[in-house]
Amino acid sequence: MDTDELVTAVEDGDLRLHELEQHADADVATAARRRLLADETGADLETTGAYAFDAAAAEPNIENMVGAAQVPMGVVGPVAVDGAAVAGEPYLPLATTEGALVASVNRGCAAMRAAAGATARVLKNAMTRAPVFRVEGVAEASETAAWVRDNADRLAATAESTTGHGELRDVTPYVVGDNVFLRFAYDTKDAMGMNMATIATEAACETVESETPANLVALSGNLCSDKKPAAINSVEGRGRTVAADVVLPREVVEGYFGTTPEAISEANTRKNLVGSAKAGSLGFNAHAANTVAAAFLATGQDIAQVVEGSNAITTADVRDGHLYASLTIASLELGTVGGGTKLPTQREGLDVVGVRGGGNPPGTNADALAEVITTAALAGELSLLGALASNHLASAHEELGR
Ligand SMILES: CC(C)(COP(=O)([O-])OP(=O)([O-])OC[C@H]1O[C@@H](n2cnc3c(N)ncnc32)[C@H](O)[C@@H]1OP(=O)([O-])[O-])[C@@H](O)C(=O)NCCC(=O)NCCSC(=O)C[C@@](C)(O)CC(=O)[O-]
Ligand SMILES: NC(=O)C1=CN([C@@H]2O[C@H](COP(=O)(O)OP(=O)(O)OC[C@H]3O[C@@H](n4cnc5c(N)ncnc54)[C@H](OP(=O)(O)O)[C@@H]3O)[C@@H](O)[C@H]2O)C=CC1
Repeated sequence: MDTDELVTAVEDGDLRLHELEQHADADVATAARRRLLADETGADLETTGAYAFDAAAAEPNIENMVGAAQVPMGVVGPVAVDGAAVAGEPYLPLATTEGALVASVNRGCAAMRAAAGATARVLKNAMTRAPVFRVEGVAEASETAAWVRDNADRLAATAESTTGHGELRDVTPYVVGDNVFLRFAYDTKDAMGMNMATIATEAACETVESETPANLVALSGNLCSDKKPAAINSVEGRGRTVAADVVLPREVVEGYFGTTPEAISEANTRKNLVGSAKAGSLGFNAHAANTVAAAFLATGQDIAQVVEGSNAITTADVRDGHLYASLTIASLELGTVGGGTKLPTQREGLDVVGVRGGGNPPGTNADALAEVITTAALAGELSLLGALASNHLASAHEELGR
């Protein structure tokens, strides 16, 4: 069917809006849906329809497609980082609508280059899924938890039978009355791993149900915890736990930020540590989520997981007159295969960093991306702290952000 025929079929009630791809190719279906939506709402969707990839490429990623939301993309770098996985000094694309953000992260990167560069390491790699089971009471809960602890190898064999890449690293039981939660943690290599972990955990749950009194209620019991602020992710980590640090000589701090190591350290303590504690925040940082969100958009990550990407602590101390600063992100959930990383624009973003697809060995591309994003987020922390310490935040946003 062509666009006109599809539109008529929907208007006559012969087709539902989400059924168009069954009768036309994806671009034609998208155009027909866009016209129907424009007629219904009066919205002009011309720009929404001006996307530069085949709609078929996005079929695994979107339903009821009407076009694409185009977000401006900038670039920061080179990011000077000595990582365990990253090669060279890559650029990092950032997609955002917040004026001054790219300039700010770029300033931090320039300061790092003027120093000896930053260092970054992935400390832990564990994507989690935590199903909840019903039991009769605490006796059965205890029995189930003990069985799980004694049979971790068997659960790993079952879970890993569903994937060629994932490895079950840990299963931790948590009991609340007649509820048993099992927090499965996987090394998902270069995949962010939520589909992989969910499929593997479903298989393991069948074994738990057949060998214990527990009955599965929900494959995700929120102790995972995905896409919600949660202390467990801040403490135990989820996805990749990554740390980056840098020493900026006094003259670099003064030259790039117009302030001193002492002033940045004081701003960090009073704002990021004391202020966050008073606010009851899980994030003891200034704006790590800014860099994480912009990098996630540019490289095809699941943007809702920026929630976990904000679980980060910034430190800043004066050492021998120079500034030592670090950023540790507890739960950075990302991949270089699967999900949105397959989309054409996002693949180009991964190419800029040099980490598209599976790494050799598997997991190293996602490790490298995690090291680069965390280092860039530290650069953003330093730049914003510098702007606050020198009282330049408002003027910067007046100049670049309005
Ligand atoms: C805006 C700047 C960078 C100016 O800072 P400046 O020192 O006047 O800039 P400059 O012209 O002297 O250049 C210094 C470096 O900045 C970069 N730079 C400079 N301009 C550009 C540009 N146009 N495009 C790309 N890069 C730029 C560039 O790297 C350059 O070095 P070079 O490479 O030339 O050697 C500075 O004032 C700044 O960083 N301010 C802070 C702004 C900021 O961090 N905003 C973050 C968002 S705030 C928010 O969303 C969260 C918040 C604040 O609510 C969280 C909280 O509660 O704290
Ligand atoms: N299901 C859920 O509950 C949730 C799903 N999501 C969505 O899940 C998607 C991400 O899930 P994810 O599992 O990462 O992606 P995919 O479902 O796209 O699966 C990725 C697959 O790629 C294969 N693969 C090939 N090379 C590699 C490699 N080097 N390293 C790792 N895997 C490799 C693996 O197959 P194999 O396993 O066969 O080896 C892996 O399972 C996103 O779209 C996200 O939005 C988000 C949150 C929750």
